[in-house]
Amino acid sequence: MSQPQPDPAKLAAARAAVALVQDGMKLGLGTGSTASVMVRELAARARAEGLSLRCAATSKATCELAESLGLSIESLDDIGWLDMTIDGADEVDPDLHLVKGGGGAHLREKIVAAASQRMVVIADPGKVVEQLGAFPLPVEVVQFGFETTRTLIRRALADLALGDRDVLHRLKGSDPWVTDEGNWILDLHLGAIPDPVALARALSAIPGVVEHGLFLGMCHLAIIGKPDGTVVRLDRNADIDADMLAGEGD
Ligand SMILES: O=C(CO)[C@H](O)[C@H](O)COP(=O)(O)O
Repeated sequence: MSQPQPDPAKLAAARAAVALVQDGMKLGLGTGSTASVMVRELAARARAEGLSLRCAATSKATCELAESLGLSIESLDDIGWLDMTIDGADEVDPDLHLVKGGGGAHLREKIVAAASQRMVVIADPGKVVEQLGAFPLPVEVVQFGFETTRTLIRRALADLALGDRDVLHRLKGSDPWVTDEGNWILDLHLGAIPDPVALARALSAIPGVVEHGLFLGMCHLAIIGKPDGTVVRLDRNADIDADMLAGEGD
């Protein structure tokens, strides 16, 4: 069955990231719609050029897609240290801090990114923000003591003057949304995250929290695709063009 044409901005970002791949590389493959476009582009390039690649996937969905396209997926521990991970993001700020986990894969995504020499993020202009937090922050939590963990998260938010925000259990239909690791997700509707470092520290200190979707200091390069097929590369602390900010560049 033929695939629908990918969004041109996502395609541009994906192609630019795949152009960074070299023969023999060990790669981490992200999750989400932008990462899926990248996996398709990568598979096509690997096939056309006979590239020898070793890949680890950040989700079961990405693993299935990559294998269906002929890419060989191995466990992260079998591959070891990766040269580069290419992944999407829900928000990218000027310091290249990220919110991730809209697709619920941020736990594996963070482990894979941490095992990579470089994390390259690919996104469309709608993901570029001045301040993180408009996108609900995903927090993966264990099922045991779920309400206790939610209460502890609410207390931590109040301590950071982020009280009275919705902390919503992510559902699939009427059932809890279950991650690849068998955990549940709370989405924190914060509106703005003035101090991502303090929030990350507070969330990580809560016992039932497995991992939150703040990726701080992990992304080395963000490639923002534009609808006209061009890309903008953002290094840390680069000035973000006003046109790139969320909502204006779509
Ligand atoms: O973090 C992620 C999944 O956990 C994705 O990278 C993020 O949600 C972006 O997805 P998309 O490219 O579909 O907008």
